[in-house]
Amino acid sequence: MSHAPLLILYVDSHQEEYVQTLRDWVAVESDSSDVLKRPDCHRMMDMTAEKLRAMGGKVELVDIGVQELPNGQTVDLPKVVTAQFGSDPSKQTVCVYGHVDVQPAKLEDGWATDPYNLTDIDGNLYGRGASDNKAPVLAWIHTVEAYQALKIVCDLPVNVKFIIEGMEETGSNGLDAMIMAQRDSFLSDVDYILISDCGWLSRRPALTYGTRGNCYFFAEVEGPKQDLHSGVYGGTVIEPMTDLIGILDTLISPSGKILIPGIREAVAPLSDEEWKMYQDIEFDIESYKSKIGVSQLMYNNKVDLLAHRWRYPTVTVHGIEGAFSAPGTKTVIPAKVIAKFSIRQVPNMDPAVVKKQVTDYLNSVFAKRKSPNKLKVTMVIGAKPWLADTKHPLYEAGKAAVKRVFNVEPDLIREGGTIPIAKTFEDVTGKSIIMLPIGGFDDGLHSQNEKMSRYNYIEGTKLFIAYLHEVAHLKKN
Ligand SMILES: CC(C)C[C@H](NC(=O)CN)C(=O)O
Repeated sequence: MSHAPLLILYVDSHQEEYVQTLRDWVAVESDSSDVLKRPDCHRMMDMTAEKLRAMGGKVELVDIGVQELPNGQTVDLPKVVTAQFGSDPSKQTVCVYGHVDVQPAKLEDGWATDPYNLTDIDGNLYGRGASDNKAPVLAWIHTVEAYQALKIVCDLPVNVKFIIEGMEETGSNGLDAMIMAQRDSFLSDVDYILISDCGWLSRRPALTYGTRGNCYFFAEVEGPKQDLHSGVYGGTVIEPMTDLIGILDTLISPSGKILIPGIREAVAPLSDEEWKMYQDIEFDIESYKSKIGVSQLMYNNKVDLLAHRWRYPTVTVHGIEGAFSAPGTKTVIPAKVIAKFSIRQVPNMDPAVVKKQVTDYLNSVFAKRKSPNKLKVTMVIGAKPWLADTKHPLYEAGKAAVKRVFNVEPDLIREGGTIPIAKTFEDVTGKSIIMLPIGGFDDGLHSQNEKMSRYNYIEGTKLFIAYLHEVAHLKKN
């Protein structure tokens, strides 16, 4: 890659501009889970399209329909941005997928800085969505910009397409249908799919070859027709919250064993090869504990810990809507409470089967309580897990690019989180995916004080530049 020094110089000399663009993007509160923020999500998609258009891309904002809300109303889904740079049939064509919506964030959640004002502290860029997934999307865009700027000496080595969405954080609503609809058009000439929506395991760069899926449930228990005074009515009514907590407590044991019949039986067994891979990864349990501020974990050895983070299912209770949660001491009996919990599922689990297993189980547990209250269980996200073959040439290209930029061998890792569209991409197009993370291990995704380090943002852009060069040299199918 004889033009590498020029490209590196270009990236280094444009880093202030890159940070400013990230600041502009983080300033948009594109929280896809809050319908009141939907105008911001639409604006975010327009800004993304505008950026790609200004670079001369062939850009479309694809209408993917509406979202049905629990109250029966509908709201427009953010349009999906597609873009294309280059259409040379002699070159490989890659499709970069990413998202520009974010998880909710409020200063009062415990952020040290305004989550929507990107703040640089000691080389870390704090802001909601900085790492998940705005900076990685921008790093891919800067990659194309850098090649365009140096076109006279080094043309874009592959054709690059983008699919950028605005509903990933709520399960990629509407995207499956769009991918299917575009299979024989926009996606027809795509050779490989590249995703950078995850992070490293440590300070060592990584290539990701698996993600868990996510089955997200609402369990609603409804009792009296309105909230009640617990002094006046407590002891006489069967409380919805007590019922709800009771059934939630039957999902998983204190030691992390999932108690829903059929779930554990479906999980693909850990192979010797996998065990060996996990064993060979450098991972410090003590620094993991101190990073998240806990004194004890579910498992004390590296292999069990990594396996339960990446390739075994888990249940998490996220919250209870309708519960009293403000500061203070309101003595209320909530009339209706809705628990939100999800199951991160793995090969060979199937979301449709999980839905039935969970619904049947909770209904049977609830029936035993002989409560007059009503239970309603719904699955609102059913995203599948994804697993790649690390022997695929895409991973060899990834190793070469990491070596070139960081001068180390990457970790080969799985991700405990979910990229809902990954499996669909693969199933619909028949093309292979690589996940090429640039997020740091301590970026605080979905949490307070999310950040992207300047180092990862800038060196990550260089990694993508090197990666496209490597992909260009793969044998064309
Ligand atoms: C289905 C989930 C909401 C998807 C979400 N994805 C990511 O965070 C990836 N950036 C997750 O919680 O895993």
